[in-house]
Amino acid sequence: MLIWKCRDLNLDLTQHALVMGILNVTPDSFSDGGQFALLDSALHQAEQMLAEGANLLDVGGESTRPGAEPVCVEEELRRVVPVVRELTRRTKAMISVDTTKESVARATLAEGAHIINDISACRFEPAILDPIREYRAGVILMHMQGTPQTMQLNPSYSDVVTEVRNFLQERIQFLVEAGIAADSIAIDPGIGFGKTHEHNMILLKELREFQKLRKPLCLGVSRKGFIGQITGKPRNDRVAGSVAVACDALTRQSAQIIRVHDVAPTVDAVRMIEAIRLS
Ligand SMILES: Cn1cnc2c(O)nc(N)nc21
Repeated sequence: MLIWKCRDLNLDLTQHALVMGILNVTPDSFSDGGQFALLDSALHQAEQMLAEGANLLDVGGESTRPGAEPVCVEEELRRVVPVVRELTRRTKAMISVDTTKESVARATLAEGAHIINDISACRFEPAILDPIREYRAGVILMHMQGTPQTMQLNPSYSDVVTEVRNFLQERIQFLVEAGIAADSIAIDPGIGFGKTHEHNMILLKELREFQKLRKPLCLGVSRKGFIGQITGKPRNDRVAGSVAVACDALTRQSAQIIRVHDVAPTVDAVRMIEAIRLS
């Protein structure tokens, strides 16, 4: 059994994956060209992804693409809190918030968010654990070597799979010792976050290794650079490549949360794979 507890939700991920729709409310988000910075366009995009079958949405106010400029907490709050508030008011959507800041986590959980997706695995602001604990929120711990500003300068590992897995194991232990419920924690290898092309490919090939941690695994590969390197396609033409990687991970039952821009094709792929598996 693989249960993920996120506030009042008990999600059984033993046989079913979740499709997480990406909702960037950032002017420089690498794939949306920042058109979702406005509240109404963000809500329109959210409703579109929910209509396409997204199980949850990941709302982010600070771009995490390589070299992105950091965003101050006031600006990040201005961007994400109104979106979470309106989504909670208008929909029954399960909401994840992509942030590393304690005050953004607290404010969005207070508005009804269910999950904190922290690309720093709660290292940048350890106080983020307080609202996560208080609201019994779900939390996604992602591996990143360095910061979005430095991570792609010279990624290096002696054994990338072992080091990423050990890092995630250590972070799980740290959170449990800090009073976070073990079954509210999900993990993520952080594809593209301080990894060369080879590191990304090895992590994907050996993804089953992370099952040893017995936690839901989130995988975010949608439209990322390594897909372009292999297919030769530009960012806005990487749906097939992204879905193929998702299918590979799902078929090996190595990922339970798939974080994507293109919800409809991913939902179809998940449904087909699970229909075959459960037939
Ligand atoms: C915010 N963000 C961008 N890429 C991501 C990934 O691969 N995983 C997670 N958890 N968050 C991501």
